[in-house]
Amino acid sequence: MVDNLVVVGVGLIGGSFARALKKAGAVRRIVGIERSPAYGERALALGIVDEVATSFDAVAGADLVLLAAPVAQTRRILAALAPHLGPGTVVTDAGSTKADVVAAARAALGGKVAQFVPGHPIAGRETNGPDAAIDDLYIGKKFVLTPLPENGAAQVERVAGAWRACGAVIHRLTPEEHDKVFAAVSHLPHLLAYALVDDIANKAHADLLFQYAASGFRDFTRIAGSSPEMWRDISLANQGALLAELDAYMTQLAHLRARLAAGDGATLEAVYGNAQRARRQWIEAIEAAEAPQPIDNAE
Ligand SMILES: NC(=O)c1ccc[n+]([C@@H]2O[C@H](COP(=O)([O-])OP(=O)(O)OC[C@H]3O[C@@H](n4cnc5c(N)ncnc54)[C@H](O)[C@@H]3O)[C@@H](O)[C@H]2O)c1
Ligand SMILES: O=C(O)C(=O)C[C@]1(C(=O)O)C=C[C@@H](O)C=C1
Repeated sequence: MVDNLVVVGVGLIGGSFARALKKAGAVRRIVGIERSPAYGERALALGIVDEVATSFDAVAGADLVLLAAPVAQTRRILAALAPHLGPGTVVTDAGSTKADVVAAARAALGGKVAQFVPGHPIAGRETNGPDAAIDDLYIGKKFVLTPLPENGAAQVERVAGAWRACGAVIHRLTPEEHDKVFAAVSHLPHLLAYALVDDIANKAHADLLFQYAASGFRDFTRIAGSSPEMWRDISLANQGALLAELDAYMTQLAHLRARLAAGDGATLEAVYGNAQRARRQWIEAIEAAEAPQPIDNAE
């Protein structure tokens, strides 16, 4: 049970965390802190938060603080809240990158860094802001903890317990492992989707192309509807790992281009077949993992 929760950034991710905890009866009071006054008022009107605070005084006395703003905001938010951080408060985050967030926490919190437990919910969608927040976003989804050596077991458990109450299954990675994995399966796909839509939008006959684009294009590009600020921050924060994945992908594209130019149908079919098999196996595994589990989801 969280007594006093502060959510910094009450958009899709922070708002869904607040809604899920409220639905589970696992929180008593939620205070929101927002850069956008309109989003703060909206979160209050929607009942996502009980109060909107305009200063970080609200952090004093909180038992849990969730940072759910774009990752480039992490250092300035932590620096602003640090003077108000009492010893009983645990701060966590939902950022999509972890090595930069950990570095920002060390720089901003100094001797209080043990109170920061970094994490990342592996769930989301392409819509943003408080209106996008839903109470079942995290059910059956993974939450990756990347704890610091300084974190105490009780501090880590306070964060893990809150996410379990939202329905999430707890996993652990190091920040470096985390950033390499998500460069490949999240950050690269977003860059590719944005690149394709931008490329088509810039063509002279874009209107004609969009007129006939159908479900294949819609599925491939859904994530290009996501927040440009958030994805700018993620791309730059994970620049090294993202560049490595992009280079590997460009090698694959160059290979496929050469085989296509050569009219090598056998190789194209073999690559497509391998991808189809791998995707089917992944879908089966993910559906089994996300099915309602009768047993508890302890790490
Ligand atoms: N969208 C996803 O699918 C997804 C999934 C997992 C994690 N994340 C991570 O969660 C975080 C939030 O993403 P989101 O999808 O909820 O975005 P969002 O745009 O819906 O919400 C972010 C909120 O933070 C507010 N904000 C920005 N800077 C702030 C500041 N300095 N102080 C206070 N509030 C501030 C914005 O006004 C906005 O309401 C990001 O770090 C993102 O990387 C996103
Ligand atoms: O479903 C989506 O729209 C998402 O982009 C969710 C998604 C992902 O890439 O899978 C995006 C960013 C995250 O940090 C975690 C999840």
